[in-house]
Amino acid sequence: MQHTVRVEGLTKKYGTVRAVSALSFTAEPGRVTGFLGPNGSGKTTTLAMVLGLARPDSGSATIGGVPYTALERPALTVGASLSADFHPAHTGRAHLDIARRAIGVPAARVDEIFELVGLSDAADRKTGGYSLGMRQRLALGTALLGDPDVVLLDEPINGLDPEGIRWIRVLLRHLASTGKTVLLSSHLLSEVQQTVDDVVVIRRGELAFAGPLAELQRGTGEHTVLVSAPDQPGLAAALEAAQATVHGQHSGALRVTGADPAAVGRIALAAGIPLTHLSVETGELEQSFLDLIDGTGQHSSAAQAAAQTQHAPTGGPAPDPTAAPSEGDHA
Ligand SMILES: Nc1ncnc2c1ncn2[C@@H]1O[C@H](COP(=O)(O)OP(=O)(O)OP(=O)(O)O)[C@@H](O)[C@H]1O
Repeated sequence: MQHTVRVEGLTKKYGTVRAVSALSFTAEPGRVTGFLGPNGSGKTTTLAMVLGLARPDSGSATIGGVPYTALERPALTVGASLSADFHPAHTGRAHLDIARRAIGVPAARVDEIFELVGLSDAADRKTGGYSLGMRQRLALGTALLGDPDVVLLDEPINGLDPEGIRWIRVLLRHLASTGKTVLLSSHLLSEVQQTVDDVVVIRRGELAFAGPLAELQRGTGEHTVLVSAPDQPGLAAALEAAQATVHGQHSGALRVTGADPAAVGRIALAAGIPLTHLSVETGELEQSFLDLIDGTGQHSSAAQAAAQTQHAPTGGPAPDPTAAPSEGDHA
């Protein structure tokens, strides 16, 4: 089943600290949503309220229209990881075995999960000897034990090496391609920008922006798309014929303005040119994000409207998430 995560007017104070303030956004099935904000901006508190672990002062958080605490089989509907801390004297296997008994999934699932998260060789080692990257993999595996429709992850990329980041990106994109709702928090846009479809940015507990990643770019003006193909001259000609402007190359990719990434993809498709790379130039997105979190961004007025936008599920096949998991971040 598909479930939208919906946060509406969520507010939570700790004493005089307003951790979360009138926050509204949705995370949609079939999409990876990045929940972004600096340290202390209220991300963990929000996820805790979605999971029924903290009680909002006002507002609501629902999963498929129902509060977490009212779900019939919560652990099989929502898989969550709020921390990568485990009892250091327990093996990874003992941890997963306890968790899978608690939620009532078969024992065979444990080895499947170790395989999925690339920890099969470390399954019988104590987690006290795991690197942070390995603990992140175990935390993700724990969240996926019940094959949930909704996956909520707090800073899952923190501590992963570049290979680990690539691996988790492929896995999360695969989960979304099967219709799951994936919501992950991060304090770094650069860490997740190649993984997410949508972004929700919060600043001091308040919504600063919600919408598709490409939308974040539009607020600061024209963006530059980086695109490459085996037939680079043919691609450049097709783009220019479609009134886009090609500004030479950067690291082997064409730099294109006058067309957003979707338009560039459509132009290439119409010209029968397969692409090997398509992205938005990093510096501009990062600046847009930094402007938002230091309060100088111009997106606030559009934020609520964007939060209401419904998005079509991402189409297209996903790469095999089990392919070549990294050993690089293992201890
Ligand atoms: N249990 C608590 N008691 C008191 N204050 C809290 C509690 N939990 C969070 N806060 C405060 O609420 C604010 C938001 O914290 P939260 O942990 O949700 O932010 P965050 O965006 O997840 O940050 P980080 O990435 O650093 O974990 C912070 O000012 C924090 O100090």
